[in-house]
Amino acid sequence: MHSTINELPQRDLPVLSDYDISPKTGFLPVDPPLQILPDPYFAPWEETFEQFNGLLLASRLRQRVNELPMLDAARLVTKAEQRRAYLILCMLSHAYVWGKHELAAESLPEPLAVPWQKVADMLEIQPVLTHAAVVMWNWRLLYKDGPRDLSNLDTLGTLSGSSDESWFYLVTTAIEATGAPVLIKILQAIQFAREDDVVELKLELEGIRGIIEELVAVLRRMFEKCDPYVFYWKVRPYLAGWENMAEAGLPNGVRYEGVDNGEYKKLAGGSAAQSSLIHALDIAFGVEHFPTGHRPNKPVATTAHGTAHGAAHGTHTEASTTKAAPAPTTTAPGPTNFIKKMRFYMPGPHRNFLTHLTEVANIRQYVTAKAAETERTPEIEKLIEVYDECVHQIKVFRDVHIQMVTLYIVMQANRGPSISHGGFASPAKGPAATETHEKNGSAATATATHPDAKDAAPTAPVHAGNNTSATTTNKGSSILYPQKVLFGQPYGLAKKQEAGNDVVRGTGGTDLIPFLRQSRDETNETKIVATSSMATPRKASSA
Ligand code: HEM
Repeated sequence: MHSTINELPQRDLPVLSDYDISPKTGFLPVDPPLQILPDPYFAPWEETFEQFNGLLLASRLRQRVNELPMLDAARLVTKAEQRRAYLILCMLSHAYVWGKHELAAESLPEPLAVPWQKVADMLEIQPVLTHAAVVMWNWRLLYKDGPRDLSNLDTLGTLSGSSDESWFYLVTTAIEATGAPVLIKILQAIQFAREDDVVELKLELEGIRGIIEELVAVLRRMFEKCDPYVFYWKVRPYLAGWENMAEAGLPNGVRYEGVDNGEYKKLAGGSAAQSSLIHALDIAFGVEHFPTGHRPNKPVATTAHGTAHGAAHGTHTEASTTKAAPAPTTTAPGPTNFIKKMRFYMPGPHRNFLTHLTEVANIRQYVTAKAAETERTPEIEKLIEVYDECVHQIKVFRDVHIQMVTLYIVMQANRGPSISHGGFASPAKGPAATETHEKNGSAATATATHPDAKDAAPTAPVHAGNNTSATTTNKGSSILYPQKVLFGQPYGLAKKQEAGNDVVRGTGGTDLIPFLRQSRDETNETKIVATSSMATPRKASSA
């Protein structure tokens, strides 16, 4: 055995079942998620969830939520029940905060906040909408004995009530299902590397390559039934969390009433960047991600908003440079890279699995060591080739994903809404329109800008609290589209880009395209044999 191999850490390989992972269904639960909480005690949640698209449309969701009784999440016995409750509370809470044509609410009432925090603690996850909630625990099988693929999946809930949103989640659910068998193969590959078995390792990698190819094929299906306009303007705003959201009306995050003395929390929104599957692939193949613009072999890039490093952390966004009232905050810890930061939003067992996997991952190190041997056998040549093909497929996945983000986000942001609708309001000061919002007995005045109102000037937004009664006088608004007063203002994460401003941000405040390109390039650079001018193979020592 090669000496480098002997030096590898020999901690036991993770046992999938120890981490709530199945060899067959991967990070998805073995049984389909519950469609209803069995205990009638939770009927108020179920009934509100059943009606919540209609309540949201009628601008009555907040009212209904404020009428909810305080239920004790401790009565959720099984994991399946906890996941169902978490899904309901995620959707109700995000709908409550962002509203529909309403100002963002900066505090969540106790009947949502307290059980949400409690159930999140039970699942070792954060009380904010996550990939786990909307993708992993939000599906059912149309035919119970049928496959977990796009021919047999439906969602349990959506925020917009649209089939486009269902498709958006289900494609990702199908990716999780398709990728499930890769986990056991990764562990076997690590074992073969430990045993210095080039032939078996190569076979295992061939299997993995095939699975990643399938992931790419499923990813491409997003274009079939998820309309980019609907996604950007109707769905994405609700996926937003409350970190770097000053522009959308939440400079301090959101207060969870009855939790941690009602302190503000700043938490990022849902993103498939929280998919443990993609993290596992990166770890298995030794793909390393660095803060945007901070790559070991590249000069530090700067953006119009400061260093790209800052953008990756969301620390140089317009949001974070806005002067926010100092408030006690609970903020996610800030690891060095956005992708790693997303682990904070995974269910605890899956996050722990990734930590364990990182400790034992040896495939790149092994293949690199073999490649350095003075006499490469044909088997070794083949091994290097297959390893690089696996990495190449992860890179192709990211290529397709970048195309997707360009169509679904960048192009929509540049184009603007087809009618100047405001799903998400952050009014600016000006005489053209004035809204008065009463909260806790005191009145705050906000103004909304009409595009025709020449003398309108932006100001800090106000928030809707529990009491959402408001009087509105929109003198300058369009008769056909009264919501036109909101044109040009950010709607949660959906906003029209100003001409000349090409910085489009992700849920975590990332400067999107540079971040995604770097992630793709870092993947390519992991290859042992470089394949393009962009791709400088990384040094073996950094495996
Ligand atoms: C319409 C479809 C999609 C859009 C618009 C989209 C958008 C985004 C955005 C904006 C980011 C940047 C980080 C953030 O702000 O959250 C991101 C990251 C990411 N997305 Fe997606 N996404 C889509 C579909 C998917 C799917 C189906 C997957 C499959 C698992 C996926 C996996 C990832 C991953 C792994 C990252 C982290 C960056 C990386 O690893 O390169 N996305 N996505």
